[in-house]
Amino acid sequence: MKLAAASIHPYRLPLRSPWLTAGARVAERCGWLLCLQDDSGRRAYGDCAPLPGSGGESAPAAAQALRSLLPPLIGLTARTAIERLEPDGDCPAPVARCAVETALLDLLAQDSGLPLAAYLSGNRLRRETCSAPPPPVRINAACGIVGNLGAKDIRAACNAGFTILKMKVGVLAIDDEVALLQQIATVLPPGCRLRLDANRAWPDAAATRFLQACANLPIEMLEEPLAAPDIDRLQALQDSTTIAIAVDESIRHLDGESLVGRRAVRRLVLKPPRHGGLLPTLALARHASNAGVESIITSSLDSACGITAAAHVAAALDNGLAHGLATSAWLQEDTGSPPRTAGGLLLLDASPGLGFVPDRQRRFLPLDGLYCR
Ligand SMILES: O=C(O)CCC(=O)C1=CC=C[C@@H](O)[C@@H]1C(=O)O
Ligand SMILES: [Mg+2]
Repeated sequence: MKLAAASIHPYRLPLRSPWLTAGARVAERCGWLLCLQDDSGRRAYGDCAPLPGSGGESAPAAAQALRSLLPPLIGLTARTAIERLEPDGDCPAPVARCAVETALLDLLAQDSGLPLAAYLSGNRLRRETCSAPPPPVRINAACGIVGNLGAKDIRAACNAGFTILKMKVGVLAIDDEVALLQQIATVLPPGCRLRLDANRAWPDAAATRFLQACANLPIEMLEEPLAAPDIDRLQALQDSTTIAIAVDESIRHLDGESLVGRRAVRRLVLKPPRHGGLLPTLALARHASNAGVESIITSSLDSACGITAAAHVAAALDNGLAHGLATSAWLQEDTGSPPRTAGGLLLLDASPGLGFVPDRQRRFLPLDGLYCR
């Protein structure tokens, strides 16, 4: 089966309310839905939506990369096309590469009759079990900034089945946020814990002070505490606490080999578009796991297409941790239906490939000049 056509479809999706962090405010997600079609008429999809500050390329650079990546693929098999994509290390446009790789993997998995997670797992899943749905993916609630949360929100998330509640810190003064976290802890049911993300808000001394002040709170992980992280500083902080320290957006500025080799932090937060695709993300997560470092697969506030792709990576990894994939409810509109969630789990179905279907009501028009046949 050869690639017969490629088209990209711009979208603009408003959020229900702005997504706030220590350094950013996101009110809408803009990107392109990529559709590849093979000569049997089979369609496959990928999501391309750069998020400023998240470690990928700018939107114009992503559009330019799609423009140059797609035309040479026409006429190739998906297998040859995926081999021709540049390896992640030399990739100046990881978000665009991720979209193209996702659509090619969607075709390859459809071709083999396997859900994408099973296809990505390779020999780990026996063939006769592959028509089963991928394993459920544990997910954390995406609660927003700590200053906006009341007891009602915490109870609602826990009643919905989430046992890990992720919230943003580093927005207000440290003492105020610690006081809010202490209040939250009083309404948190047993078995539920907090996951915090400071998005590089604090100088080293402030991060240390925050961790000391939170020592008795049920916090399972703190992402990106340091404004100027390097491996020594991260390691010193990790050694000072029982809470798992994680790196997210700073990972591309650090030497990954020594970060993982020295186990400077206990966790990596991996966003497939930043790492150039599903395969490089899975390879990085497996490499880290072999070295004793855990990985959390996380949304970049992606549309349903990107969330579905990241969920297949999390299902293929199957590490039992809660992944950061519960962001779809923040979007007021979407490119299609995101995977079903229930009881703190994300449930992929058994259909072959990615299993993403674009919303029929939304008119996805090909953008002039970015349609090739
Ligand atoms: O991890 C989650 O549960 C939700 C995703 C999330 O927190 C983020 C998505 C995109 C950009 C960031 O603001 C943020 C993060 O830093 O992890
Ligand atoms: Mg983060």
